[in-house]
Amino acid sequence: MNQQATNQTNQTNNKAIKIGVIGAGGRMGRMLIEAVQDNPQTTLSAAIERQGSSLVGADAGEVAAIGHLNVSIVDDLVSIIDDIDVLIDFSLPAATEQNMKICAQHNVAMVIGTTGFNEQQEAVLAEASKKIAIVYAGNYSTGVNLSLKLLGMAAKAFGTDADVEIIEAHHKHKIDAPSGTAYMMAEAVAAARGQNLKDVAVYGREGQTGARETGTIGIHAIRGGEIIGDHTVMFIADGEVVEITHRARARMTFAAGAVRATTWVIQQSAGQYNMQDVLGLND
Ligand SMILES: NC(=O)C1=CN([C@@H]2O[C@H](COP(=O)(O)OP(=O)(O)OC[C@H]3O[C@@H](n4cnc5c(N)ncnc54)[C@H](OP(=O)(O)O)[C@@H]3O)[C@@H](O)[C@H]2O)C=CC1
Ligand SMILES: O=C(O)C1=N[C@H](C(=O)O)C[C@H](O)C1
Repeated sequence: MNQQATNQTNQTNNKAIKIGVIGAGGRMGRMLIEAVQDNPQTTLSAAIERQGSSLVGADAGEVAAIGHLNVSIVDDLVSIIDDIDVLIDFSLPAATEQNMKICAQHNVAMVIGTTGFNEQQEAVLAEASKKIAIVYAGNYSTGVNLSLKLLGMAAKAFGTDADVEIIEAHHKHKIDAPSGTAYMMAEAVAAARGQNLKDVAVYGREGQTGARETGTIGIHAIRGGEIIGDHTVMFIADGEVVEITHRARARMTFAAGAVRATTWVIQQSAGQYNMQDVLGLND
């Protein structure tokens, strides 16, 4: 290997990017810790849980079942903020809201996977993005982000000749509905048809609904068992139906995508980005 190639390999394999993981004991937090350690460019420098969590003081690697990492879980982001380059946050909207403010103050980039933001939390995201680079996505899998492009194509081709219905299914522990992914899919269809999602979304149906209005987008949420995350978008036209389906088979898919996003976001200037930007699907 020549010197230039050696330098390049060292640059990308030296685990130089220091990562903090919020919600370290959660379903995604544990996966993220493993994914950070698996990525040749990143290393876990801090792990944070909520105040009062029984996991505070425990070793993050042991909590994630990947062996001792010598990183104790703490309950205060500010206490470790100077030790990290990027914060990954898959927790709760109210927690992420505070974390965005702290990261903006301390100039630390973020990768956010938390779903279920309200309008105020979206405003905090927009404000923080003026100071730091943030990747914010309701889904970090390559397949879902590719599907968003396919949905835009289908929506453009059919226009409002096809009725669009979105069905998502998740585990019984999920606390927000519809999923962030279902919203992104609905947004992709609405944008391709020149619509504002707020004007055309119909969430579930019950009672004397009247006939279906042309151009609306139906969105339906199923909850049960341990389903990791399934999404189907139906384009129901006269004489034919197209269905675009994505099924997540492992949470590691989301975690590895989020860690990939950390290696990208660290090179960006302040702004709000999504996983399609990371994957180069918007180029
Ligand atoms: N964008 C994507 O690709 C994906 C996004 N998600 C989203 O990620 C989020 C988390 O999902 P999941 O891991 O299943 O949920 P969990 O409930 O398993 O994990 C959330 C974790 O955050 C912790 N937490 C709560 N408040 C704070 C706080 N103030 N500071 C630090 N940690 C805190 C919780 O602690 P405790 O339990 O003790 O309260 C818990 O450990 C959800 O919004 C989900 O929709 C999930 C998968 C993929
Ligand atoms: O809560 C989950 O589990 C998931 N949440 C994300 C969402 O709301 O779309 C992504 C994935 O489907 C799993």
